Amino acid sequence: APAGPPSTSDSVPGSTARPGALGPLGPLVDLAIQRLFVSDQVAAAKFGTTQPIDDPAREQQELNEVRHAATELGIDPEATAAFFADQIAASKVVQKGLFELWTARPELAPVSKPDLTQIREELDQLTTEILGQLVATDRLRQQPVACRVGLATAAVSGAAVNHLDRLHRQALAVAVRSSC
Ligand SMILES: C=C(O[C@@H]1C=C(C(=O)O)C=C[C@H]1O)C(=O)O
Repeated sequence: APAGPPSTSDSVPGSTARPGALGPLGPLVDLAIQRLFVSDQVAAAKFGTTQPIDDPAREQQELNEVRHAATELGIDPEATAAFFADQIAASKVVQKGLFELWTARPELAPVSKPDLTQIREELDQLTTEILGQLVATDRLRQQPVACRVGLATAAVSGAAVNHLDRLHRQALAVAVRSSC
């Protein structure tokens, strides 16, 4: 076959895929980290508006949806809802941390406001992907020792490859606390 022009990613070894967290729980932890980055956008959308960080109605709607989806997918609905409750708690750690930072140092506050409706669609998309990983890792997550080792591996490597700062590392710890 004729060789096409080399693409940038082909010419740089190892750069064809985004680096991710390691091990069998890597994809799940990567999704939790992506959700934390979307939470930066949520904070930017809400900061300086009357929209509160806590939106209990939206949270309840999300938790009801994942409970229902879990039942359809054949995984435990309460454990699944608990996992997502932790994703929500982690998002609020990020939002509160960024609100404090931007209040103390307004020059660091975002200049443009993303659309919260669109960001929530991104969160809904991540929910679907996270549910898929909860299914894929369901058996492993019921083996306490293997799960803990896999989780530590994924969390440490994921925090490193994504260059998580202190705030996002704290939030990640909340996000993964009920994985096993
Ligand atoms: C992300 C938001 O902020 C909070 C966190 C939520 C979440 O992580 O899903 C949901 C509702 C809010 O309490 C939001 O308002 O959409």
